[in-house]
Amino acid sequence: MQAPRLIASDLACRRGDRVLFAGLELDLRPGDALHLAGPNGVGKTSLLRLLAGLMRPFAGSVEREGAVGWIDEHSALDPDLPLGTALRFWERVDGCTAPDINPQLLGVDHLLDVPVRYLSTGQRKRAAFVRLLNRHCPIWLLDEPLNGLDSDGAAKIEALIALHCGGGGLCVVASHQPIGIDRVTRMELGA
Ligand SMILES: Nc1ncnc2c1ncn2[C@@H]1O[C@H](COP(=O)(O)OP(=O)(O)OP(=O)(O)O)[C@@H](O)[C@H]1O
Repeated sequence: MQAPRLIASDLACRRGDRVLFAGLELDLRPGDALHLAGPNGVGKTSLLRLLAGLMRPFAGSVEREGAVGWIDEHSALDPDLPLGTALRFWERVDGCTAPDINPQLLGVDHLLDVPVRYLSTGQRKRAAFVRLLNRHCPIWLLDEPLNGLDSDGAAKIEALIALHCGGGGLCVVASHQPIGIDRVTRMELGA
């Protein structure tokens, strides 16, 4: 895996006529896990989008080394396809020549023949992680990754984040829930 780096310098975000934050500094390296916390509307998702390069900063800059894997409430899996086919579609688009993540790891192996539209919220979230893992991106940007998951699912995702960072990846997680892993730094937006 390419050694990732994510640097935000004097970063400001404006949405509509409101500046959500300004002067934000980050310097994330391999192994770093950052938990973004803060009240609704403070700008956690906006910051993730800035870090991913999906939005332009109002001021300041973002430097990124390494490909980004993104998880939010949209799984991007075709609702009309059986899960296995939907996952294979993304393997081709993502250029996964040898996908090595067994859906069993996320507990969705028994659902491969089920159309994505029939999956529950938590099952979709688990399936989205199968795709994320197969991409082997060094930078994970996760927006509320534990939403909709039962305690087993949440524990699995926390373990995967810890493994990812332990293996030299980096991860930024926006979440209202605590992230139960060692060595996570918490940043409270709007504090
Ligand atoms: N396209 C947009 N145009 C104008 N304002 C926007 C736009 N998108 C988001 N906002 C506003 O930006 C603010 C921050 O939104 P954001 O989704 O980043 O917050 P958040 O901290 O992730 O919130 P939550 O905890 O509810 O998920 C909100 O007030 C939201 O209404």
